Amino acid sequence: MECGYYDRDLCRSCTVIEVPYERQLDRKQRLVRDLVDPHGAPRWLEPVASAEAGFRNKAKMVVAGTVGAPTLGILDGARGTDLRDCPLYPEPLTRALHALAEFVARVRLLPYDVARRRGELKHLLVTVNPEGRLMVRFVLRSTRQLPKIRDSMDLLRELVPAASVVSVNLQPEHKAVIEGPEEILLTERSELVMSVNGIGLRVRPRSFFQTNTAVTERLYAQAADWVRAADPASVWDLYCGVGGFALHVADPAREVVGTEISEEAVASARDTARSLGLPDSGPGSVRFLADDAAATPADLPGTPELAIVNPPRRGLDTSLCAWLEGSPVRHAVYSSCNARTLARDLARMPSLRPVEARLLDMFPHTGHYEVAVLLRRA
Ligand SMILES: C[S@@+](CC[C@H](N)C(=O)[O-])C[C@H]1O[C@@H](n2cnc3c(N)ncnc32)[C@H](O)[C@@H]1O
Repeated sequence: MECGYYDRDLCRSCTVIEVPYERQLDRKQRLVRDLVDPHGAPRWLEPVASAEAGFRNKAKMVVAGTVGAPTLGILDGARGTDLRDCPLYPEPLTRALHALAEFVARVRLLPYDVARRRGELKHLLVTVNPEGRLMVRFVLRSTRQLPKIRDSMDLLRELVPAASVVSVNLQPEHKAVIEGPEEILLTERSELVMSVNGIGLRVRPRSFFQTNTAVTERLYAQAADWVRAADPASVWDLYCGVGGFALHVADPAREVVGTEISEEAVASARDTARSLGLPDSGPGSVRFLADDAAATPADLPGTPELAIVNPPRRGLDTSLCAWLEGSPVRHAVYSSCNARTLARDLARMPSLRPVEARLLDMFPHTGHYEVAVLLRRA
């Protein structure tokens, strides 16, 4: 794919952009197969390819530059490089980034200067849904410039009419973590609805959501196919986020429980379940709990017939692997963004054998990917 920023050496985030896309996919497929096959040689389904451009639903822009002339993009040393026209973003997101830069300039928000540790506006985090509606988050160092944003909400609505949810996140620390724990909502709406296979997943500002909506649809559909074929009466979705997997496997004859560490993600998942009219107990129910995945087996009564796990890059806790290995769980769906920790966890659960697997390319032009594996008790 062509990228002017890469060609001018302004951005190197897409580390394999010069490799033709087919070859990128082959390489990822080979990498995940080499790591997973020693644990059971599953049948590999055709990899799910992504669009090569316009696939990212989220922009995490560092704000730099000066009052009246901000840059939105990355830092080159202490200087900002503007990447508003990054080809990975869909058109509504690009349009919003231009309008937001104008807003920042007109309201005279003070970009944060990393070298001098001065200034206020650190990041702009923008998420777009398939209908082009937006969640816009300003990450500020303190509340000092919050009134400026609050008082300019009419201008923001005029410049970015697609903004449904607007908030300010406070990150007082001078550190690499983009956002802080405090979020201040500036709109009545607190959730962006991400429609995935017709299910309107509610997403609040601080909840995780997969980066590539089109490939996420295929991921949830794949998991739903595997669950349908296994036909379990009970399912746990561990690390459930805003409930994408759990809500895709809801069935009148099944009880589904999702657990997740983030209270905010759990609140979003509950809102979606409510909006779909799903009960929270008994057959047909989908229930969500805030819990540490490693503690869930002790915190919930009974054992599910099927478990879905979708952990962060670090993989599953040793104790969760040990529990899954010794439990009567008959099937598991393991969705991973890191085949190395996936392989480590498979080695810890030798009774759960990979039977089918699929690479899903959420992150073209980088070494990242998602891989989903169906496990069956041997
Ligand atoms: C890769 S994301 C997957 C989210 C969700 N399954 C989805 O499809 O969007 C991993 C999730 O695990 C959550 N998480 C991190 N540590 C956790 C823990 N110890 N217990 C439960 N959830 C955790 C994160 O908040 C995040 O939502």
